[in-house]
Formats: sequence, C-alpha cells, structure tokens
Amino acid sequence: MNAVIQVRSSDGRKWKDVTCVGLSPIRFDKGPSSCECSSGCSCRTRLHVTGGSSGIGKCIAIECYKQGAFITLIARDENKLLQTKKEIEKYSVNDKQVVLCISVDVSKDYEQVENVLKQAQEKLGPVDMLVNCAGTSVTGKFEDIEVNSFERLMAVNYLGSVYPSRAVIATMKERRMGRIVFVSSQAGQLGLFGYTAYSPTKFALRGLAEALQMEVKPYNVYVTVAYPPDTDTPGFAEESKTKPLETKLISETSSVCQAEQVARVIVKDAIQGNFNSSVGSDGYMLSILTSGMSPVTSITEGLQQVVCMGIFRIIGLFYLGSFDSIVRRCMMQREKSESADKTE
Ligand SMILES: NC(=O)C1=CN([C@@H]2O[C@H](COP(=O)(O)OP(=O)(O)OC[C@H]3O[C@@H](n4cnc5c(N)ncnc54)[C@H](OP(=O)(O)O)[C@@H]3O)[C@@H](O)[C@H]2O)C=CC1
Ligand SMILES: CCCCCCCCCCCCCCCC(=O)[C@@H](N)CO
Repeated sequence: MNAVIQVRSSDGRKWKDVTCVGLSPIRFDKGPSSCECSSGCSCRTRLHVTGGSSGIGKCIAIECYKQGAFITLIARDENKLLQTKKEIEKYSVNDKQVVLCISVDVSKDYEQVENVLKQAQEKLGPVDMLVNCAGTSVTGKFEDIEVNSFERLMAVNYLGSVYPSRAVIATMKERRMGRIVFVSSQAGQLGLFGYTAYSPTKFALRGLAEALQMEVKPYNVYVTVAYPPDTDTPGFAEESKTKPLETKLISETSSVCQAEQVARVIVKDAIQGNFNSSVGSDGYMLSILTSGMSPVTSITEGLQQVVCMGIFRIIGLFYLGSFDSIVRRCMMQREKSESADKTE
C-alpha cells in the first residue's frame, strides 16, 4: 500500500509530495521537518554504504543524498572517505543532512564492525538501508591466482557483506522496517573465464540473500541483490590492468555501464523492495534465466520468468558457444606463438 504523504519545511510551507512506501517505510525526505505519515516516524532515511568512498558505492550515496537521506560511508582509506564526503555534500537538499565517515575494514573483525556501526547509529539513529558495496576483484587463470587471493576475495566480498548485515539486522527486525542490499555482479550469475576467485564470492551473496530474505520478510525487511555489468569505476580500471585476454574479449559482449546509472537502478529497486536488481538487456535476460528459486516481488515478474525462460536459454546457449570459441581461439593463438618462439 503506497500512501502519498506531504512533507513540510519548518516554516510550515508545503515542500513536496513524496511517496511514503506504506508497509515498507523507506522513503526520502526532501524537507527539513518530519513527515506526517500515520506511523509518526521521523522519516529521514539513514543509509549506510560500505565501499561508499568510490565507484558504485559512492554513486549510490550521492543518489540517496540527493533525495534527502542521511549517509554513513564505510571504507578503509580515511582520505578517500573525507574527499568523498566533501563531494557528496555538494548535493545536499536541506541544511540538516549529514555525511558520516567510518574507516574500518569490513572483512577483518566482526566485533569491530558491529562497534563502529553501533556508534554511527548512536549519532544518526537506526539505519534504514544498508548497502553492502565494498568489494574487490582479482582475475587470472585458476592456476595463476595466488591461493591467498581466493581467501581474501571471499573475506572482503562475502564476509564483508555478512558482518555489517549481521550487525544491523536485529534492529531492523525490531523496528519492522529496513532494506539490505548486496552488490553481487553479472559474474555472480554465470561463471566466466578468469573469474575463478571472484565469481564464487558473488554467487555466495545470492545464497545469503535468499536465505535471509525468507527469514526477515515477515518483519517487513527487504533484501535486494544487484547484479551489475562491467561498470566504469576505479575498481574496474584496476581490474582491467591484469585481465586475461579471454576475459576481456568475453566481457566485450556487453558494454561498460556508467556508475551513476547502475546506482540509480540499485537505489530504485532497493526502495521498492525488489529482490532482484539488474541493468540493461543482458542483465534482464540473465536475471530471468537464473531466477531459480529466488523470491518474486510481483506477479508480472513471475510471469515474465515463466514465459521467457526457454527462449532466453536458447539465446544463452549461443552466448556460451561464442565464449567457448573465444577461449579456444586464444589457446590456439598462444600455442602457435609459443611454438614459433621455440623454433626461433
Ligand atoms: N565495477 C564493476 O565493473 C563492477 C563492480 N561490482 C561490484 O560492485 C562493488 C563496487 O565496485 P567498484 O565501485 O568497481 O569498486 P571500487 O574499487 O571503485 O570501490 C570499492 C570500495 O570498497 C571499499 N573497500 C574495499 N575493500 C574494503 C574493505 N576490506 N573494507 C572496507 N571497505 C572496502 C573501497 O575503499 P577502501 O579501499 O578505502 O577500503 C572502495 O570504497 C564491488 O563489490 C564489485 O565487486 C559488480 C559488478 C561490476
Ligand atoms: C542470455 C543472456 C546471456 C547474457 C550474457 C552476458 C555476458 C556477460 C559478460 C560480462 C560479464 C562480466 C561481469 C563482471 C563484472 C564485474 O563484476 C567486474 N568488472 C568487477 O570489477
């Protein structure tokens, strides 16, 4: 049930109609005063974004700040955090808005993560939406990737999403409201050459999200898993430096997205409480194709899956065929140049 509520500025002047999302009261308050919805809440969405100092996470923070949210940025590098805070503050829509920075490694120590999130909530009030966006990637052939990279990626990308979520979930259930977003990847929907260390960490988020969603739905807490395609960010630039040729060629199948666009889609889906969030036509097909036993948010979504699954599988098989031939071609090319080297 969506109710439109009115937000007024402190001088009583009507500010703007905003949509109060009824049973799932995540909304953005553009005005400086509290909202007038029947639940009597103070209606200022508090957003925590891990990985909020760069790339997609930063753009999610900006997108929400522009809509009146209070933001807590969580990442390790303090300078980057402070710089991003300044950048975000340019987009303020009222003079009460706050951007808080927390420097912590989300993957190291659960107690520490719990403590800093507690401190943030003491300052700003309980969190309404947690976006788990901290993450990193390592690409390469399976045998070339350091063993400790497998451990590190699992720690950052998976446990780094478990810890903050585990730290806020009890309060969300008590308040009977909240959103948890996991930023997976298209590489969390299908396994591709070069992603043997990265993909499993992103697949893991899907399992976590499905199980958690079933637990918290009766408490009006909604979980979203986002599956972005390649996106133009500092992290992506870093990854591209050491990407195998095969991975590059396969990835070129779909174009690189802008972080702002990806962030807009994720924020919209999270506010609506959609379990699945994808960008672009490849993203749409992949999400239908891999819908498995994940929850649906509307009948239309379920119907689309039923109707399109078969045809998308056929399209998918063609994609897989072309990926296999890229890999084979690269192998032959490499063998050719190796044997040429030997005969020289
Ligand atoms: N860009 C892309 O092509 C895609 C990215 N994704 C996913 O989206 C997310 C964001 O990616 P992107 O914007 O490219 O990444 P960036 O590398 O640009 O930003 C990563 C952010 O995470 C923070 N971070 C990294 N490790 C930790 C840690 N251990 N503890 C706390 N914070 C940490 C970084 O800050 P600091 O280093 O200071 O800690 C930074 O703020 C990742 O999970 C990524 O896997 C998914 C699909 C595509
Ligand atoms: C029937 C539909 C078939 C669709 C095929 C889609 C092809 C996908 C190609 C590339 C995906 C790679 C994404 C990884 C992004 C990522 O997570 C890293 N860049 C992180 O830095």
